[in-house]
Amino acid sequence: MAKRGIILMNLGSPDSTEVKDVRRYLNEFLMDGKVIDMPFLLRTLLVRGFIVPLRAPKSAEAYRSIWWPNGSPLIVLTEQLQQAIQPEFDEPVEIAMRYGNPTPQAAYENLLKKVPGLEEVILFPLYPHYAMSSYETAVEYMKEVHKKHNYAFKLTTIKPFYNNPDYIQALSESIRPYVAGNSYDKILFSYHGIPERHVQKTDMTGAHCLKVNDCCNVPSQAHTTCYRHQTMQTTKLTADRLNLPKEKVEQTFQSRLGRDQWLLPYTAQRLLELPKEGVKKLLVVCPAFVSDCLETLEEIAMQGKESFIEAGGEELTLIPCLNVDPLWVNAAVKWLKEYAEAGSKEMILA
Ligand SMILES: C=CC1=C(C)c2cc3[nH]c(cc4nc(cc5[nH]c(cc1n2)c(C)c5CCC(=O)O)C(CCC(=O)O)=C4C)c(C)c3C=C
Ligand SMILES: [Fe+2]
Repeated sequence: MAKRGIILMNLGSPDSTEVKDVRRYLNEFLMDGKVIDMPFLLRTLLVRGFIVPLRAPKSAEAYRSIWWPNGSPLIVLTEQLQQAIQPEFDEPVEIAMRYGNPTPQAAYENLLKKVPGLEEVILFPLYPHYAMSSYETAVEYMKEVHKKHNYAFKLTTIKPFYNNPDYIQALSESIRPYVAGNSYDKILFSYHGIPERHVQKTDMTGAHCLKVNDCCNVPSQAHTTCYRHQTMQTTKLTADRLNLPKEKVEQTFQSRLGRDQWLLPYTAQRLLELPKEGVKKLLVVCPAFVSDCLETLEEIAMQGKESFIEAGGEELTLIPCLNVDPLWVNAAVKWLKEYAEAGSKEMILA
């Protein structure tokens, strides 16, 4: 049996809610060329000169409103996932964050200490969908660190799982109690947004995404890396499994930064419009995240709720992310075991 280790990878959070820590985190995050995709000098000027100085104090305040006694919800929930998965494996399970701590290098080094003669690391990016600014940067960064340190072990990666039946089942069952009884007017599937430009950049055909009419519903190889297609599939498969009435389901994109055209429709805009369309009781689920974080707990459950109520809505209920939901933990364990036992190429990205 190969000597293996597992790394669960998430986005990361600042070390604390102090402005200096938030500033450091935002600088690392937004200086990533797969997030702000501009030439280095222009990016440095914009990020270090404008965006971060303006954003860090506001962002720190937002983090203070959701911070838990034991730290950032995103980190704590990723640690809890690790603790739920570890008992199912002889192999050690570590966590790594793309930005901030614990770093990828620390995760690799921990595995090397725990497994003498380490032969393989299975990387599990905790993103259901492929985006240049989430899944791709996580995987590429892990490869970069692996190469830089000349590690002898092999690195294999779990693919995005946006349409995997185990994931769809876990997501659907987490939503089911909220839709049972039919006492809601609408359910919003709100995904983290990305610039439209990013969708076109990751289109390997160069001719499909946002170019072909109704592109996400026209079969294409481009869909293996298309965030918009993958999020639409998650919504469709989940809504179908739950038998949700079509008129009660809507998909939106949240967390826009800057003035570029991002994927439409914007969650913030729809939260203001929906009450005028008669939607008073709203459910919001955020399937782009497997762990609750600033974007769910603050942007939706606090800011979003306030806008919706001010616009005439009565009730906004945030459906929690999968976090350590038993069906989700079982799915993650099943995939990792399938790979570890059978070396199933189905599950991995070569
Ligand atoms: C689905 C995963 C994510 C994608 C895609 C993504 C793209 C993306 N994000 C920003 C800018 C920011 N995002 C921030 C927070 C944040 N983003 C994700 C996930 C994705 N981002 C998560 C899970 C979080 C929360 C982290 C936490 O600690 O809880 C932030 C920081 C907070 C703030 O100041 O608003 C920024 C900035 C861009 C520009 C982008 C795509 C280009
Ligand atoms: Fe983000």
